[in-house]
Amino acid sequence: MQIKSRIRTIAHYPHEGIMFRDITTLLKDPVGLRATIQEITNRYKKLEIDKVAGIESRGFIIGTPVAYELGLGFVPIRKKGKLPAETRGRDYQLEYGSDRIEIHVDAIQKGDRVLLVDDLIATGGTAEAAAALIQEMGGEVVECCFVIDLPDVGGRLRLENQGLKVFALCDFEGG
Ligand SMILES: O=P(O)(O)OC[C@H]1O[C@H](OP(=O)(O)OP(=O)(O)O)[C@H](O)[C@@H]1O
Ligand SMILES: Nc1ncnc2[nH]cnc12
Repeated sequence: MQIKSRIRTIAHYPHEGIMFRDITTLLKDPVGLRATIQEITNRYKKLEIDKVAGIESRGFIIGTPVAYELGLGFVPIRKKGKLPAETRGRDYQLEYGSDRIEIHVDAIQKGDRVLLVDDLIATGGTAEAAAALIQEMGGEVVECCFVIDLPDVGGRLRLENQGLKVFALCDFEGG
């Protein structure tokens, strides 16, 4: 409850019918922020991981301190047109809209064991695209880690059906 109770829900944002799970209330709370990073770090510190990859933008907020605590480097997976060097990209559908994410081609080495981090999984489209990019570059996605799972939207199942492991600190029923 240290974590879930600190997440705020905004109804009908950014569109009618969406229950927006807002982590800013978790992040601004020192107990909540520390618990979030520590719970994730504790889960992965004994696993052999080479890199942490985070998805723009909320995945950067969670992924970077996790990488720091694990003593690892951080790889940003960014929205289109933001990375300066040579990239590889994928289009994907969101719960509301569509987008494209990109990664630097030199960010992942063949055989790298990568922890993929984001704040939330809804449809799983974003994480699926990010995991596919890592795998295309020869990386192994050890697990996809989220603060929030929205199980009714189906993203966890979608990733698991592709053989990916999924972990979330908390979930919210009803999307
Ligand atoms: O499971 P999905 O249906 O793909 O949705 C989850 C994604 O949507 C949100 O990001 P958003 O694209 O809104 O960007 P932001 O982090 O910059 O707000 C969230 O942070 C995840 O990355
Ligand atoms: N319901 C939701 N709340 C917060 N971020 C999201 N990203 C996709 N769906 C979301």
